[in-house]
Amino acid sequence: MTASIIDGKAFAEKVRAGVAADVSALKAKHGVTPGLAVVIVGEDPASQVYVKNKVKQTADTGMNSFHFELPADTSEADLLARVEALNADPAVNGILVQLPLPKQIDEAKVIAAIDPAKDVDGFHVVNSGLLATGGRGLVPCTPLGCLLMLQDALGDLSGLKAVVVGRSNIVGKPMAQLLLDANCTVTIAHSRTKDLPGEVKAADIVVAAVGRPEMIKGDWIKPGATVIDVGINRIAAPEKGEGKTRLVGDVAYDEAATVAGRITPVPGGVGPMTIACLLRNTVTATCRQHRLDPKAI
Ligand SMILES: Nc1nc2c(c(=O)[nH]1)N[C@@H](CN(C=O)c1ccc(C(=O)N[C@@H](CCC(=O)O)C(=O)O)cc1)CN2
Ligand SMILES: [Mg+2]
Repeated sequence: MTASIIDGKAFAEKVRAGVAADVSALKAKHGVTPGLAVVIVGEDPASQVYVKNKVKQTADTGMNSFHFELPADTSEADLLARVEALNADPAVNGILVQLPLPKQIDEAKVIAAIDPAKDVDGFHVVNSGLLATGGRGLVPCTPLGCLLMLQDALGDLSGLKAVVVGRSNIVGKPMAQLLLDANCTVTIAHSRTKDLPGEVKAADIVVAAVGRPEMIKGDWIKPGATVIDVGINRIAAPEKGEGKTRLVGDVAYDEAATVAGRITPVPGGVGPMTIACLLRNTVTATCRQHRLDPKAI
């Protein structure tokens, strides 16, 4: 079997086109322009690329894009003051603080300071609590992107067995919750799971979010399963020349693609959907702040 490729780049383009149409309707019918503020602290090169893409795509969909670049030695108090100012600014409907933050800053404190109604990352405990209890909050972008790709590829997910490998607060746990809400039978596996290959082998849907390069092997995958690879790992690529690197996921792609029914590539799978869902969440947050139904703009 050769798996068909789930093209996250093409799907993200469709999501962004939908966002742009909603933004245009919000402006024309309601005089509302959504605004997203993105804050980056320090100069981590990967974070700078992600933030640049977020800022550009926000503007490209017709929203107001506010970009704050703070020095690496910014104090926690200064960052919290910036967040408070954005919470109070009516032109800002969504706030995102790029992670990771420098060591002197407590990420949990910063996330807790964001107004949950503007928390377009969906990381605030109010939003994770709402997700866990079936309420209407803002959902973390990476798991939301994975769910949209799964529903697009498979339709109704009811009754399917899903394994989520990884238990982080920002991917693994919310992903498991979304799959449960979609009526899957869900297992959360992790580094201490006794028979990880066996757990993966039982699943119709595998979501890999462990952060370990190519850890999930092809012979762990059930034939025909759908594999969503959240991992983005840069590894040495001596075959490309000295000092060169390449990106790989958490799944051994070449092996898995001979067994799976469908698979996301790295790059070009989950990553682009993360940013598209951030834009979607910003429209959702804006609508709710203006008491508009996002489904009927
Ligand atoms: N506040 C947040 N911080 C972080 C998040 C987040 O959702 N909110 N997620 C990641 C980083 N991230 C977005 O911020 C992100 C990572 C990767 C991609 C992406 O499109 N990756 C490309 C490959 C990029 C490359 O060549 O290096 C792909 O997979 O095709 C988008 C967004 C951590 N921080
Ligand atoms: Mg820190």
